[in-house]
Amino acid sequence: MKVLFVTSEFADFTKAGGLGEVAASLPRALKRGGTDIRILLPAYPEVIAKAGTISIIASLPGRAEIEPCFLGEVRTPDGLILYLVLAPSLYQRGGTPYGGPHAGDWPDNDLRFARLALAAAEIAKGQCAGLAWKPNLLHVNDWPGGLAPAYLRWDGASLPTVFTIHNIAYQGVFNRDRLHGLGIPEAAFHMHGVEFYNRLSFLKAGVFYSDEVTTVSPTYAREITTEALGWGLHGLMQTIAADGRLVGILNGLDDSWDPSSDPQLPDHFDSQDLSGKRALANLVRTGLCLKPSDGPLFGIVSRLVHQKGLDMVSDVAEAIVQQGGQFAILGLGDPQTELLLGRLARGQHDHIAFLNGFNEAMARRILGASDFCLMPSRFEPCGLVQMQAQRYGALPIARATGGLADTIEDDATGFLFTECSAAGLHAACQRALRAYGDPVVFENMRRAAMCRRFSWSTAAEQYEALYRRSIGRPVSDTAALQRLRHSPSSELRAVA
Ligand SMILES: Nc1ncnc2c1ncn2[C@@H]1O[C@H](COP(=O)(O)OP(=O)(O)O[C@H]2O[C@H](CO)[C@@H](O)[C@H](O)[C@H]2O)[C@@H](O)[C@H]1O
Repeated sequence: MKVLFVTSEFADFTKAGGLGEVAASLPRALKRGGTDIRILLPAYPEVIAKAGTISIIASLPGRAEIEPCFLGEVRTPDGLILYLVLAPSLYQRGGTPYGGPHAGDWPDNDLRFARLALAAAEIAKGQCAGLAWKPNLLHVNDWPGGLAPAYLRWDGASLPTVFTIHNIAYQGVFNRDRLHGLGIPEAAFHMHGVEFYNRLSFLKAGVFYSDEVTTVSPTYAREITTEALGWGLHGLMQTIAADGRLVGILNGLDDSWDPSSDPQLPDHFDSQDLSGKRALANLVRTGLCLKPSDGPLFGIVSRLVHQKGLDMVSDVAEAIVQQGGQFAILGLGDPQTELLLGRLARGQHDHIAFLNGFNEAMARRILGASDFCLMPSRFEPCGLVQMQAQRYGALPIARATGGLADTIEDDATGFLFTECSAAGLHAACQRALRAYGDPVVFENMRRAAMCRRFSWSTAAEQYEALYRRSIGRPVSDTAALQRLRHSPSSELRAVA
């Protein structure tokens, strides 16, 4: 099987959150299982800086306002092949993959990611001058790649496509006047196409024109069919689910998350010997200028966005500090949340530390040092931090939503709460504090959490089965073609 995996983040070189980690782990697990998988990624400056020698292997055609560009190839030290879209006018900028260092999203993100998607479609069609390799399936992740399955269909290609939703709240929605600039056929601006409330949606395009849609946990696969969590796309999700083409495949945890050998931890430990964890907790407390304490340490490692519910933490933190708790918070994101957490930490600087930024080693140390990890997410497609936390012996206190509900066993490896409010979080924290007060109960829970395994191999096997099913299906039976039968005739002619 030959698969092109399209992503806007890849943790070896650049990441803004969980997608980057999935893109670095899942293809490796699939490769170990025998899939010839290659990654397509924009050549941001940090990618060029870290990738080593890049060979220019092909040229990519443009379309409408999307300029032609070159395709580069690099290999990671463990042999993974990456194709890089070399378009300096679009990607050679500081900041995150999506925006400048201090501002919001780049205003030309439509063009930046249409360029990525078009590159994917051209490689998939096997019409990339200079590139001998051609995939037999396209696996696209999140809205930045969303136009890839659409360009393929509009160009009459029938290659199977899988689209994975990591977070349906981010949709890549742009003004309809961008239609022509992006080379989108007028007829596709339709309810059965790319149109979304009179604007154009990259995520909807990805979902609509793909054969299979996956998301990152079984519970989230159900939640996105509801009005409450479908972000306006619940109708389409219901249709796809009814067709049996929406599936939730739980993410895994990378093997590097092992507290007995993690090179980023100064002290090591395992479920049988926790002395290293206690030493690490003292070190982290000292490093963060927290007062020495025998009380529980609550860790938070998060993007600071509304989704993550950290405003609720600020409502309960004082009460927990009164009960002997301390907080170590690491994160970066919305200025309002950063301000809120900064104020909280300043008011209780002996007991609450807030590091406003992101650093992988610090994330691992905080989770390794903590007794609990707070994740009061309003919604959570899968969540990786609760898996990392369990492995490192920090019991998650989390909302029973999405992947959190699928990966935490309430009262066994963590504490789940349903009510989305500070009161709900407070009640779960009180349960956690009661468990902490009983060393036998607490140590048993901690051991159970550390012994859980979230394997990427299991996820890879499910993706592989899905790929096989898509590749084996007759062209006339593809989901995208069936959906197009209900769409404007010019589009149907294009694929017929
Ligand atoms: N500012 C930052 N910069 C870089 N890395 C940071 C960061 N803040 C946190 N991280 C790291 O990124 C990961 C966060 O992953 P999550 O899955 O918890 O959330 P995210 O919402 O980003 O991902 C979305 O995609 C993933 C992957 O499918 C889903 O698990 C999740 O539910 C969904 O919201 C953690 O490993 C964390 O250490």
